[in-house]
Amino acid sequence: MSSTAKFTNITDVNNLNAWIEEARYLKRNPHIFKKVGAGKCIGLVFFNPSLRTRMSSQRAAQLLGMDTIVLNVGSDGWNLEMSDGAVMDQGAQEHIKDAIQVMSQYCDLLAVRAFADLKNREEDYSERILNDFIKYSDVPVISLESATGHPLQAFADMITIEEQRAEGRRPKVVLTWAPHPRALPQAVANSFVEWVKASDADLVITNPEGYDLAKEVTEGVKVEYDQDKAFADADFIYAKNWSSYEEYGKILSTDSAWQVTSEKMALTNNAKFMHCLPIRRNVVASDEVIDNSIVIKQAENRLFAAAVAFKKVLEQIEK
Ligand SMILES: NCCC[C@H](NC(=O)CCC(=O)O)C(=O)O
Ligand SMILES: NC(=O)OP(=O)(O)O
Repeated sequence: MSSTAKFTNITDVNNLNAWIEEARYLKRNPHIFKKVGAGKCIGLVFFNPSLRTRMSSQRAAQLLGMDTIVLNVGSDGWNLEMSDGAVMDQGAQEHIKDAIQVMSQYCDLLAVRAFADLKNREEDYSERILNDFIKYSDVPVISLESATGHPLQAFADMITIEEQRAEGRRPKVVLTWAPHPRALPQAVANSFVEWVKASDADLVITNPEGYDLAKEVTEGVKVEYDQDKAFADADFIYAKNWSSYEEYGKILSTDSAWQVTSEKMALTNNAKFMHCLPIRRNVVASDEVIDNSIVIKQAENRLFAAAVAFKKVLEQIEK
């Protein structure tokens, strides 16, 4: 029987401020929730590479007293067939619906990373793999970054902004597109926009024309095509590359004028620079910007974001 508890989207967060406060409380008292997950196990399933998500999720589980099992699908498991009704006489030895049901027998939570493949917009935005997990898992599902969202990253980013904002000033947060040599998903940018919208901040998105994110995501948010104008008076600059949503998966620009440099940062209100990492130095942002940024604090907060997200889901199954 599939579970209704999950953490895959901002809609799974009932009170963002309370979640942020709980994460900050855990940061001050890292061993306080040791009993919450005692005797439980989380399965971490990776279809794509990861450093932060992998390590912070395992450590977060330990902080809750939970055991972890990690599966790297590409290198450790059988090749998975994704299509329903397929005649499996080719390379794939196991169907994803069997694999998910089986994995969920061994765990109390099942977490999955499955990026967009950027070939077909409808397919990526239908979240096939994540929704298969939700459908076939007997236990609650957690997103470790899916085709269209990265909620654990966005939660860590909200904690970081709350810690770093000036007292008594509603922060101006700017999400800026930045150049990159490869086509990347919109997932991080989508979630960042959704979570900032749910928080107490002003948001401006700046990107070259042709790079607008999905309308459902950006609804109500100002999009400024002049990066210099967008940076004026900003308190936080959040850089991310994404490939085009409109001309889906395409690289329309690699214009280095969009790289975040110290000259660009000088246009802001002494803004703090943020990025989810990994970052291509001197492509997305200059060494100087990155070395004077809060990106390591963001990465640190991935731990507390993950622990609180796992705890909230565990609490729902106990009800
Ligand atoms: N989990 C954080 C970001 C993951 C991914 N970045 C990347 O694939 C970078 C790869 C590169 O730099 O070639 C993304 O943009 O969604
Ligand atoms: N930011 C982030 O999710 O990093 P990894 O891809 O290394 O997990």
